[in-house]
Amino acid sequence: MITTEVEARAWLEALPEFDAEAAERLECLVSMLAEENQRQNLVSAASLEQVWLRHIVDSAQLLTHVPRETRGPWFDLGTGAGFPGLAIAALRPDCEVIMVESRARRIEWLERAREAMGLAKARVAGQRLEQVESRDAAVISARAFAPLQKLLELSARFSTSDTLWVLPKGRSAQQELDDLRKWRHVFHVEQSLTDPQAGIIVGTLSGRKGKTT
Ligand SMILES: C[S@@+](CC[C@H](N)C(=O)[O-])C[C@H]1O[C@@H](n2cnc3c(N)ncnc32)[C@H](O)[C@@H]1O
Repeated sequence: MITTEVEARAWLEALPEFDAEAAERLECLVSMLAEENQRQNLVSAASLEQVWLRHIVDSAQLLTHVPRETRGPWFDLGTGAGFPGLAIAALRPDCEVIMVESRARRIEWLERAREAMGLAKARVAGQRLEQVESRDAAVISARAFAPLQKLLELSARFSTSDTLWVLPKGRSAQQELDDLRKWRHVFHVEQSLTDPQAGIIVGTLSGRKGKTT
């Protein structure tokens, strides 16, 4: 388990994706986030004190479940403050990361951070997910976006049999999976590296597109 800022940074440095450019992009994100958080409430002040652990590594750990050759599109739903979308794009700049976010000030923030970080392949879809044009996703992620059942209902139209879902679900991961009426069997829970009680729901929808109820 990673519990301190020092451990978080050491874990990142050991990631195969980590290099000097990735470090620069992540430093840029962390400093811009601290500044922007004084203007709008993106993340809690307490979490900002452990930003490498609570946001950067909490996001980057998803990469350990996604093959490195994946080029996208990687849809991150409700990216908000930038997580996991911007952290993923910082470490996999060749992957087409599409960050879906509906709130105007957050869209503006994400666009500004994306540009400053030099993420040419990443894109902000500044609209409600319900309005985003359907495309086959290679990966779908979402942190603190919606309960699992709702998330599947909203996003199944982006999923093919190969789409990998990686959903950091905090402490409710197993419960949300147990409560799922359908497709429960196609997902499993991976242990979070940043919180002993949190889980990440991982899986594919096994060849199905369409309704989840
Ligand atoms: C609780 S925040 C989580 C932000 C980020 N993923 C994180 O973990 O720090 C949820 C975000 O989803 C966005 N959101 C909620 N419903 C949405 C929708 N239907 N389409 C797009 N974005 C939505 C909100 O504006 C908000 O920024």
